[in-house]
Amino acid sequence: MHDLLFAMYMGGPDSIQSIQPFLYNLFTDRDIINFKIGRIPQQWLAKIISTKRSRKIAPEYEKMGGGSPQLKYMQSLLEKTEFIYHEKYGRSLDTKIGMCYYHPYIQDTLKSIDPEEYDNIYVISMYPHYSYTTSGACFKRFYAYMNMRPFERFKAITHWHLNESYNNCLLKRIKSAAERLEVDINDAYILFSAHSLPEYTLREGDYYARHIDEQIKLLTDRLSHSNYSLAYQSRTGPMKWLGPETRDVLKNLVAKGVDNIIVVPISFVSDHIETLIELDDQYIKEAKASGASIIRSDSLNDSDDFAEAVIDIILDE
Ligand SMILES: C=CC1=C(C)c2cc3[nH]c(cc4nc(cc5[nH]c(cc1n2)c(C)c5CCC(=O)O)C(CCC(=O)O)=C4C)c(C)c3C=C
Ligand SMILES: [Fe+2]
Repeated sequence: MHDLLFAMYMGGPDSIQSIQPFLYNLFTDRDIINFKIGRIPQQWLAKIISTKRSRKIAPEYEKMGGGSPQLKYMQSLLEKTEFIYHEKYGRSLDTKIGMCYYHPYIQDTLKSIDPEEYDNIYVISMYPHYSYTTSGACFKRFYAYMNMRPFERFKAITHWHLNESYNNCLLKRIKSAAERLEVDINDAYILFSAHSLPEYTLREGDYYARHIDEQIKLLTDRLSHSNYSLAYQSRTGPMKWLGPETRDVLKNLVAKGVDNIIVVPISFVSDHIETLIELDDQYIKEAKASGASIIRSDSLNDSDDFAEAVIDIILDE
């Protein structure tokens, strides 16, 4: 009567000193970003970029308390998931975390797991949409480990953007943002903001943009809402990325006189630099300076309803 949930994600720096090694790991991974210059030159470039960028973004991580809140949210969410799973099904659930670019690394956590201890093993990426740059990079590490020490059986959950319980959590946050704006949801403009990807990933057939579109259709159908658009944030570097950019779209909306805007971060489940700093502290603050009412819908973080949704996601057939 003992199950395991192994949850994978990006990972984030846990101190100011760890920003550079985190960024180095990220920029050397040719799945998340491929500079198309060969492996060794990419490592060399990653050293330069990570050193320069870590200095630039250190003040932003300082503002968040000196590190990323990502791991803490994930730990707290999964503790709740263990509790609810036991309450609901009378089975115990162990949860373990493995990250791509910072501790605890996927390979290290996997070493600590004895698959024989478990009846059911669920392996999930905490990115709701599938992209080979994100969930793909997590599962690549998982399967690389499996080649050496295979688990006999496990269930892989690679994407879950259309899961009903998860989308109910988002709908609740969007409606409560409208309440905070003190407008009817039908009178609000919804700007979905997704993390951008380099355009070449689309040409290579990546699913991400399609998954984002599918989820936005589901959410706006459920809200019977037609006053919305999608923009992309967090591009890094000079290559072509998916657009339009969230910052520009917000500015243009406000310039056109659109008011009561709800910004919905669609590709993240918890708060971190992209929501707390880039959206709240930069783009929304800038756009609000003109007097428009703009609000961000809350992230799911370690909320009880999201912990319930995680169980629904792993048990979904
Ligand atoms: C360089 C290429 C990057 C791609 C492609 C990319 C895709 C991508 N990322 C997320 C989610 C997160 N990204 C986060 C931080 C972050 N991402 C990149 C680069 C790429 N991301 C960098 C360099 C950084 C560090 C911050 C910065 O320098 O701007 C995070 C937060 C990490 C943390 O601090 O907790 C998340 C989460 C998605 C969903 C995605 C594409 C689907
Ligand atoms: Fe990112």
